[in-house]
Amino acid sequence: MEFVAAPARLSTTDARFEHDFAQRLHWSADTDAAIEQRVADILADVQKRGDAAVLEYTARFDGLSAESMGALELTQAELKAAFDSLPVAEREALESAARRVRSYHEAQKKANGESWSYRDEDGTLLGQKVTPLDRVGIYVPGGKAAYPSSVLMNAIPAQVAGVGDIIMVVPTPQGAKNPLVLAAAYVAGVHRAFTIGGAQAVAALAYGTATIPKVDKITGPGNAYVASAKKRVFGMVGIDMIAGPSEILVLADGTTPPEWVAMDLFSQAEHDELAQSILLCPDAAYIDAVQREIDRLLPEMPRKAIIAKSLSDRGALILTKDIEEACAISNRIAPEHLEVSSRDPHKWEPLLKHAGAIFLGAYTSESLGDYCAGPNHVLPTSGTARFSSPLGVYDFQKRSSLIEVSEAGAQILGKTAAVLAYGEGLQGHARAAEMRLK
Ligand SMILES: NC(=O)c1ccc[n+]([C@@H]2O[C@H](COP(=O)([O-])OP(=O)(O)OC[C@H]3O[C@@H](n4cnc5c(N)ncnc54)[C@H](O)[C@@H]3O)[C@@H](O)[C@H]2O)c1
Ligand SMILES: N[C@H](CO)Cc1c[nH]c[nH+]1
Ligand SMILES: [Zn+2]
Repeated sequence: MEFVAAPARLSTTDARFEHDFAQRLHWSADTDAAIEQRVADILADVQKRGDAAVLEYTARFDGLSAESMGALELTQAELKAAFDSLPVAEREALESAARRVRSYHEAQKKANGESWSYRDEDGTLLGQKVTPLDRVGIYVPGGKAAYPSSVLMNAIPAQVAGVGDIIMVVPTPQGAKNPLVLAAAYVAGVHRAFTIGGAQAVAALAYGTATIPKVDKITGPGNAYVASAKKRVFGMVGIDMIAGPSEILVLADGTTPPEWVAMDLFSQAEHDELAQSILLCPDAAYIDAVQREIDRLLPEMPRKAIIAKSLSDRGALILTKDIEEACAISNRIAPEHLEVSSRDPHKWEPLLKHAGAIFLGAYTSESLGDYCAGPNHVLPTSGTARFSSPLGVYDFQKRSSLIEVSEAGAQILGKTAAVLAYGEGLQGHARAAEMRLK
């Protein structure tokens, strides 16, 4: 079967640009509503029937039947055995990636993940106490591909933060366990792991079942079902962000070999038919060259069916007036990954405000960030990079304010508080402050 990848060709000088651009960014309302309804039903069912419902959905959606939830738990011995069984090259790659991800997150913790305090002149102490979460659920996707890298990206920052209990869920279609995923769980120090996925796994972690412990927060990426389920359980548990189908935006000045850019667009399109790959460039001839490379390279891609659908349904090659305009459009999209494929990336970087991760220069392929550069690959999608950040140590911590008022401090603060409390009509507050005045 022949596949065709035909991303939309748009130009900002075209009168229809705003309309066509909005169409590309928009999710199909029908797809959205169908997913939302199905997810709502699954969540309600798991809340009501617990393990029995999770077992049923796991059989239906992942083709994995089991007698009991206990049978879907991976033991620590199994995780270690998977690690021991890996070929040396895979073991070393896993350990090397884990080391880099750990170093990055340790630096992040040092920079903004420690408790702090200061004292006023009268001895009053003010500060913030940072504590790790007790128990988190990490979602590792596994429907259309296996993601050992996502095990590292979730579990390592949780470990660095000091989370007591890390529960991993990972769908395992047809029960085929991926040894790299199991080995990554061993390397990253996951405490318990279950081979379940989708909305049913998110529900099990959020509500708790007889077998799956209820967690305080759920992190990790996933498809549209997972993203919708996380959104719906927020409030019952914490969530990190909306990390849905992958996205890449390449902002090119036309100096990078076009086949590099074509393959970078493929790299995110191959995740999911709903993934989105966009090129912004002021050079029409270069855009033509990238399309030629897309046509040339597609037939050799094992996941060409997914790539072709993703690029044709959601992809775009956009001609801009200049790079400044490309930066402005990129800010409107707020992509998960933004590659600045230019000879002069530092000239443009100050103009870029909204993106999950920014990759500077032609040698920084997004895929290096996916696996081993060090920063987290769990990133906000669908424009949520306007207000969300990459997964980090801070997602596995919380903060409590610390206040210790000295006797001298109480004399000053007590008067201020009492005036404001009387102003609010709250006598109890005012008098509690006044009783401490000399
Ligand atoms: N944003 C990020 O940081 C990031 C990182 C890695 C991966 N991703 C994305 O994660 C996603 C992984 O998707 P995936 O599908 O491979 O794995 P997944 O684990 O997210 O989803 C698989 C699960 O989806 C559920 N599902 C599938 N079809 C369903 C249906 N018709 N009805 C109900 N439930 C259904 C099943 O329960 C199945 O277990 C991709 O979209 C990828 O782009 C994002
Ligand atoms: N690009 C994904 C985040 O959108 C992460 C990933 C894992 N493996 C390959 N890619
Ligand atoms: Zn990727």
